[in-house]
Amino acid sequence: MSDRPNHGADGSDPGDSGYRNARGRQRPDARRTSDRARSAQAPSQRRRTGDPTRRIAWEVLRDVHENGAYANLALPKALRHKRIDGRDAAFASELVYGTLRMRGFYDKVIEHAAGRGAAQIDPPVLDTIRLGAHQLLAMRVPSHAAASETVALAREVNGAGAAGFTNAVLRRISERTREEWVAQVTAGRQPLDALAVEHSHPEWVVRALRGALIGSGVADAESADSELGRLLAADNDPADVTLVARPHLATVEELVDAGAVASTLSPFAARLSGGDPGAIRAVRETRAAVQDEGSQLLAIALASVPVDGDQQEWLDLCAGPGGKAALLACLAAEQDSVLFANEASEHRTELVRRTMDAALRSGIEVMIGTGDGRDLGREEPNTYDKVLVDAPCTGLGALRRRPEARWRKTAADVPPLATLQGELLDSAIAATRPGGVIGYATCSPHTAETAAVVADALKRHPEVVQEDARPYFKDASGKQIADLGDGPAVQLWPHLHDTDAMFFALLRKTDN
Ligand SMILES: C[S@@+](CC[C@H](N)C(=O)[O-])C[C@H]1O[C@@H](n2cnc3c(N)ncnc32)[C@H](O)[C@@H]1O
Repeated sequence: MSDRPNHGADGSDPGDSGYRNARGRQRPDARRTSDRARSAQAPSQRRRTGDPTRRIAWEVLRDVHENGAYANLALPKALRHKRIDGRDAAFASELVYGTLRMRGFYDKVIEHAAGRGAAQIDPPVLDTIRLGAHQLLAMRVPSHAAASETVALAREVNGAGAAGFTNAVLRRISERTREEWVAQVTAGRQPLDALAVEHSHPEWVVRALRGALIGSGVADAESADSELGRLLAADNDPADVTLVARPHLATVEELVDAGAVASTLSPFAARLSGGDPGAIRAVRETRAAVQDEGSQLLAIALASVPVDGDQQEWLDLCAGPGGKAALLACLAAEQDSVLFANEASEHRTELVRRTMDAALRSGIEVMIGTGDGRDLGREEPNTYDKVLVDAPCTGLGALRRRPEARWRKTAADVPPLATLQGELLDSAIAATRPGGVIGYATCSPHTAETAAVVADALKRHPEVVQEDARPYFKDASGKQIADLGDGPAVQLWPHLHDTDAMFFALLRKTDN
């Protein structure tokens, strides 16, 4: 007998309906209609107390919205604390991550259904209704279960009055399909605003992404909106967990034996479609790690750029928490070279040390230090053969992995970051010896953080030339990766490469 909480409404076995991942948005309409009818006819069968899994999801949403918690840290902690795993944990993850991603769209639906602005709804109640909206519009939870379980949750966490309001709003939401709601809440909007609402992104982000698609050369003015639609949809598609087998410390085969599938993109990558990466021995021992393939590809690219001279010194200027530094250190060792991993924050330097544990134990030479990267060029001029500037950025390229991130950044964050990025790049150029190369990277495709930072640096530094980075981006079979843009920089995209939208520019310092 299972002691799992029942995610259905009426004590029946929820079967597939309560648990399956939300990607099945095309739930048959006939079933929805009968669910609705049952819900309307049998209110007395509703649960009086909330299901513990939904309650955890609600508590995590509150933590994210009230305290600025990160869902990908808060949820696993809450699940561990309540000893929830397996299908229940998957259900809670879908609820939390899906609701956070689609919050912008759901708020428009809720405003319509409630007849008042989302800002006028008490935030704890709004979070409850958002969870209900996600179950109704994106998960394969029967409508009656979605509504009555959410109302039971509202009764428990928000009180009886709020439960009545929640019931009324969810009932109205359940009267339309997702597609009908999209048509309703986008009607009369300008095209970009409509895309922003439908795909639940802030409008400034949608504009920035459109500019980046055109700027990188993968779209023109005519194709931009359809390309943008695909990109925004990819941001809402939960990404597989990608692992890196750090060269000489682990192998892809070892990860495959542990249940992952070898990737065709990065030669060191394997993908996990479910389960806890921390359960894999190589990951626990830091011989392997969770790392997006875009990050892997750019570290591999920088390592493979030819630079004259043996026993080189490489620098990772902004290394914390150390994912790219660990890969670079292993690849540097192959070339009889050493890496210095620098990081501004003490705490993140400690994370770099932990990330490097297996590399250091295996005898790979790495130096790790704490300092402001902007000072390093002055302190160690003309020193390094290769320098990576993986600059602090808005992270707009990793929205699919950070469900709440899109709601946290604002357009006002961009200019100060661009200034810092330029200063770090200046310092990296100063720290590079003539003949050496600099890789400038961001996990944002925003052109103010990417091409504009590089263009400004090229104006300030006549001693630097930009080289075509594309030839260094090869897949696991050694073939040139497609759709890298017009060059000379590389822009990766979730909807084209199934990576985060990483940017990489390659600069070489000349003797001038
Ligand atoms: C995008 S993250 C780097 C990610 C890292 N390369 C990895 O792959 O794990 C940017 C890092 O730059 C650090 N940082 C911010 N300002 C810095 C500065 N002035 N000098 C050096 N590092 C800085 C941040 O603390 C953060 O750890």
